[in-house]
Amino acid sequence: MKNVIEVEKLVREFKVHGEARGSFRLIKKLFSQGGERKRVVDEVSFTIQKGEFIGYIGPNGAGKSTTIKMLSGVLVPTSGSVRVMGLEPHKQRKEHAQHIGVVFGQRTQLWWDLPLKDSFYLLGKIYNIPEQRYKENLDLFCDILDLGSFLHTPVRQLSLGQRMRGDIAASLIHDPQVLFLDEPTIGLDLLAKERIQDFLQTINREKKITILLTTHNLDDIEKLCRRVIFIDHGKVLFDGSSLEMIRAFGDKKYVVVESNGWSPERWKGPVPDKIEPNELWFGVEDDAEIAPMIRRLSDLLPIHNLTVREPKIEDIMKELYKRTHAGGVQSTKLVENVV
Ligand SMILES: Nc1ncnc2c1ncn2[C@@H]1O[C@H](COP(=O)(O)OP(=O)(O)OP(=O)(O)O)[C@@H](O)[C@H]1O
Repeated sequence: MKNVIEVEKLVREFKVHGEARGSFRLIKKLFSQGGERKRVVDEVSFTIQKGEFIGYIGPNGAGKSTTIKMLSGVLVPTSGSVRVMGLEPHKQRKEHAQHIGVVFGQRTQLWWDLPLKDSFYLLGKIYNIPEQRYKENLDLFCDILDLGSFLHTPVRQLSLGQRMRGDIAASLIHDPQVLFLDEPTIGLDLLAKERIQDFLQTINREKKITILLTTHNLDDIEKLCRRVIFIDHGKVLFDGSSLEMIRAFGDKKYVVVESNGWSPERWKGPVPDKIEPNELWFGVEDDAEIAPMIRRLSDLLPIHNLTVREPKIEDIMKELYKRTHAGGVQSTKLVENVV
């Protein structure tokens, strides 16, 4: 199969300025030649084949968005190489833009004051899409993403879920072969999230669009991505099957309690797996252990709030990494150069 994306020892550094002091400090900062260089993407390498749906995951500040910005041509790499459909994104921007769609969950590419339909129309003109193809795509997206009821509403009046559906449709109006999605489900309720997940699954399967998705939602990964690439501190720590990643952690869930009556010195109950500000996380291996754990904790602690949660992606990765190094996971393709 053909590689659609090829990334080789990709590096991006940013200049970080120290705190300038005294008057005119903003101007001093602007013209200062000094400053340390901070490497936020550190020799990242991977290849992605046509039709793959990849989860690009990692903790906050890991370098995910910066990688996507280099893949989409918004940022120039410090060193290394990146090719998408054989093109160098930052050098062949115009041609590259015809092949890719990009959605940054926190921002919109739609015209804020115009009705959604007018944004689609303008994008159709910008990309020079033949009328028939434009109409077919719009009909298809309206149908699967159910845009009909707010197509004539100004973008500023849309809910987050409606705006995100609009943004995803806009990113695909010119039939790109590669789609970069940076947290498209952030802040969405369950129903809106599911609708977007279903849509992405459909276009990946039926149009064979290659998709690279960053997310903090384990649910997105489980439902959509066969393969995950995990980065932390700018380095790839894991590149392999998402199922394997999730299995490696088992079906562990957490009973999470909020309590201010807990002190480690006096505690006689089960050992928390994780202690966060105001939260204690107690892992259970099996759903049947949840109720007894809740009973035990409520006998021992004044509880303000209690939830049952799935592990965060970061927790899964930490566990996987620990087990791999203890020899527990055999077949994971863990990138060995980083500890
Ligand atoms: N223009 C910039 N100048 C300086 N530092 C930057 C710049 N853009 C990003 N960074 C830093 O690079 C690091 C990686 O940022 P990036 O946005 O790529 O992380 P991320 O993995 O997408 O995080 P999140 O999950 O929180 O969105 C962060 O420490 C961030 O502060």
